[in-house]
Amino acid sequence: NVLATAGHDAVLWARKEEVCAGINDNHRNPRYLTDAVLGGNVSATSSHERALAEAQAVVVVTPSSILRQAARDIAPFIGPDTPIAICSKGVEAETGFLPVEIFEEELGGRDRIAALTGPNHAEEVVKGIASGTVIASSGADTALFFQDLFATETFRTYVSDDIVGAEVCAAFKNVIAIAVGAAYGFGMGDNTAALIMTRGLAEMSRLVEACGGSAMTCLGLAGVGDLIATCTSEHSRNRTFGYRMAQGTTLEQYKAETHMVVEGALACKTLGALADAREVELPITSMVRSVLWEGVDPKVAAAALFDRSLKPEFY
Ligand SMILES: NC(=O)C1=CN([C@@H]2O[C@H](COP(=O)(O)OP(=O)(O)OC[C@H]3O[C@@H](n4cnc5c(N)ncnc54)[C@H](O)[C@@H]3O)[C@@H](O)[C@H]2O)C=CC1
Ligand SMILES: O=C(CO)COP(=O)(O)O
Repeated sequence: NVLATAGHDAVLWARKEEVCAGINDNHRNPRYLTDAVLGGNVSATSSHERALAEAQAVVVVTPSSILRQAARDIAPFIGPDTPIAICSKGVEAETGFLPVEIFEEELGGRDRIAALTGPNHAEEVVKGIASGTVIASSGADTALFFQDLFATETFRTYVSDDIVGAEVCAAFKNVIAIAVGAAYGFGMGDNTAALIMTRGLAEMSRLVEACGGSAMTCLGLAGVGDLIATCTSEHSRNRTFGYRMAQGTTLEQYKAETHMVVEGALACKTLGALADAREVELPITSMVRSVLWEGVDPKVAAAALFDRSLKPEFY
């Protein structure tokens, strides 16, 4: 819808005919953000071939767990230079690949691939509430192309050449939002939230640098910007899940109830694996992983963070 607002024809590929019919006939998605009226220049089809027939660019917005399948699905229908923007936030479980690495491996041409990421809750963006985003690519022309393509009066786009940093930040902030939500769910306070967010940012920047990105990216919209939005917003699924988890809701129960992704639940494992391979310490991420996947009691895990040896803030 942002692209449509910017004056472009946007063709959505959707799995369900019901969704396509709702968008084509009523300009509404009957399953997600159902109150939003989409622009007349948004249409939908369940055929990749039809969706991509005249595509001058591709925007990928699937959950991160199915990015490789998405790349394979579009491969037969796009050219070798078609620009691709990926909005998904996560790391592939089997390989530890970032989204850009998955698409590069499947489709080739790293410089035509961009990551679009930032504090962009869909609930607000679709209403035209002022938001900013980062479009990161190793290809300067690609970043500039998408910067122009997405810019509207209320959606401000910035470019970056640090796609690795942007994608690590995007996956990371979801894990920290689960921890912040859980802290509030256990009755902790705003001091606790600020502590987790700030030390989470330190973890994020250590991993970004170890992966070859720039720590400065963590101070931009992809990093601290999205960290603030996700850790503080009522719209965040990750934060809300953390809160509910503290009150006894399981991941399966939450997903069944909302039919939505909780990217941080997977990212606490995938980022942990990336960090282990690079000998980077991620205490908060490890705590979230141990609670979600190893059955550790959250209060015991939180107490263990305070038991760690005392150290300088920056080292
Ligand atoms: N919702 C938001 O505000 C934002 C989400 N993102 C990222 O975008 C990605 C997608 O998130 P949402 O749309 O919010 O998730 P969602 O959970 O709201 O929707 C997921 C969509 O993927 C579809 N889907 C699920 N499995 C599929 C499969 N096997 N094949 C094809 N489609 C499948 C579902 O039908 C649904 O339309 C995530 O990586 C998320 O982190 C990024 C920025 C903002
Ligand atoms: O990435 C997002 C906002 O920028 C959405 O966050 P959640 O997946 O936690 O809702």
